Amino acid sequence: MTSENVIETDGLTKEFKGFRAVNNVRLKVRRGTIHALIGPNGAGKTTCFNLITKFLQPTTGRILYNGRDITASRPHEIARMGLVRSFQISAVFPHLSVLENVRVALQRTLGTAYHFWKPERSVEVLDDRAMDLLEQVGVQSYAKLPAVELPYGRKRALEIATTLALDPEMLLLDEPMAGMGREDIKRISDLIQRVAKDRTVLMVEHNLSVVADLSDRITVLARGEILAEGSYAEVSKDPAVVEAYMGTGHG
Ligand SMILES: Nc1ncnc2c1ncn2[C@@H]1O[C@H](COP(=O)(O)OP(=O)(O)OP(=O)(O)O)[C@@H](O)[C@H]1O
Repeated sequence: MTSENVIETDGLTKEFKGFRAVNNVRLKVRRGTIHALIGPNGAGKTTCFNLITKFLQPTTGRILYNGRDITASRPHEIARMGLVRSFQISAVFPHLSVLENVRVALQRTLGTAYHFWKPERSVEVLDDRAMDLLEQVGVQSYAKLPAVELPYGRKRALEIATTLALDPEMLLLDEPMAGMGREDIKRISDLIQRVAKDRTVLMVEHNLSVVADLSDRITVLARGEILAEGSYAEVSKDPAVVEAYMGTGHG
């Protein structure tokens, strides 16, 4: 393990009733990069992502985060260490306002001790910080709106704001562009690029043009194994990658 890598997996394997969905994966995610996990349908991307975010326990293998073995850790434990998954656990409270959603996320990071300290003034401080985060993701004009009324792309931006409230060192994004139109894709891409300036990002994403635009490094999985790794220009030229995508009619 070198400090160059935030995440390293070694021999990562997940079997479902004898079927190897992820097979002996040795993944390295370099600090400060946007790293994408791609591959044809059924390649094992989601399983791999769920292993790293600790939603699933590996059958064998190890996962290191900043050199620390997190193989047996729980999702909330790694979140506290700065490894935060967005879009699935950062559920938005639909009937709270956009601002309140971010305030709740900020309060969570402060713990209970905070409540004993000048409650009124601290709510203001929190609201200032929450507004900062809303501005960062471009939804400040929706601050008072119930989250449920946000347009879809803006809701995803809010989810990123609630994730940023936890001040993660590394963001794990599960298909950030799923279900989005072109305009939202552009907006969320810009946002990911901005928040990745001082963070590491690992994402599973099906939209290859987004992957090409955003990623510093790409790991291509096929049948549970790493098929290729490198920049988009490198992996997209790789004959094995082309064949794997063609074989599924995905390319
Ligand atoms: N809980 C499970 N039980 C049994 N098999 C599973 C389970 N989860 C995934 N699999 C199988 O493991 C393989 C990899 O699935 P996974 O969802 O990780 O692939 P993926 O690359 O994310 O695919 P997609 O692009 O279609 O989302 C598939 O064959 C899938 O059917």
